[in-house]
Amino acid sequence: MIRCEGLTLKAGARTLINALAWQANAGENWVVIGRNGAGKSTLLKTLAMLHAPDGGRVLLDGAPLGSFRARERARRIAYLPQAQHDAFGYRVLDVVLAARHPHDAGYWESDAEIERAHAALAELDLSGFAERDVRTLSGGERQRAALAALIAQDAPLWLLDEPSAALDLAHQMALASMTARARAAGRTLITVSHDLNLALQDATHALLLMGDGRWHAGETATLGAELLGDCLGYPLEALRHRGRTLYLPRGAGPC
Ligand SMILES: Nc1ncnc2c1ncn2[C@@H]1O[C@H](COP(=O)(O)OP(=O)(O)OP(=O)(O)O)[C@@H](O)[C@H]1O
Repeated sequence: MIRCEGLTLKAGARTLINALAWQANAGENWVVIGRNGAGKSTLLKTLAMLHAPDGGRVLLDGAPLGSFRARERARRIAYLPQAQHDAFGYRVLDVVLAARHPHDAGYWESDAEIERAHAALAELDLSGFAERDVRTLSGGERQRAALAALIAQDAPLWLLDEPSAALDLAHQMALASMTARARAAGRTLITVSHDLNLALQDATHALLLMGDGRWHAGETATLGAELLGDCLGYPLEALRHRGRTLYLPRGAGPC
């Protein structure tokens, strides 16, 4: 699906990621983990072709990312950035309909497209919000509108930059079910998250960025508290609970 060959990313003189040789396949859910500034968002932007690599290349379905026309790329890759910036007062429905443009040859949206956009809003618990000015939404509502747009785009590859950051607990759990369904349907998910236990709930694999160019990629079952703690700069302990491994900061507890 998406593959990095010797991908190197830098920020000024600093090497964020050195010679990344990695690929994510259909039906895999990758979580990207690392400290602030480790290069997670820069990697996601590079996979979305919004940032140029300092070395190496990215292949999508075997072809260089740059060889796809923009419309074709948008049919294959849906990218949810860390934050949304709304300069204009579009309706929430228009934000979701805009995500259908790669699929729609005409200028005006068909009834079927409008129906699909409403269905995506309903999936994100936003049915009553279609006519609202997007600038009036709360942070979590705006994030859910962006997730509705992502669903409507119907791309096989999802790049999600901290999708749960603004969501309340109930909507975090709804997001977890949504991503699990997407993976079960064969989509590829690559998610940046600081919420380790939520992200690992359905993740099949993890990509750890150590912040100095080093990286580790593998199945989540091979992760351990020591490696994760090294990556995050804080010692962790692993707890088994109802068949899951949970990671907690070591020593955390009531004072
Ligand atoms: N133009 C620039 N000049 C220098 N450093 C930059 C520039 N642009 C980005 N950086 C640095 O690149 C690093 C990687 O940024 P990135 O947004 O990818 O981090 P991240 O891992 O997503 O962090 P966070 O967890 O805080 O979101 C950061 O330290 C950032 O300050």
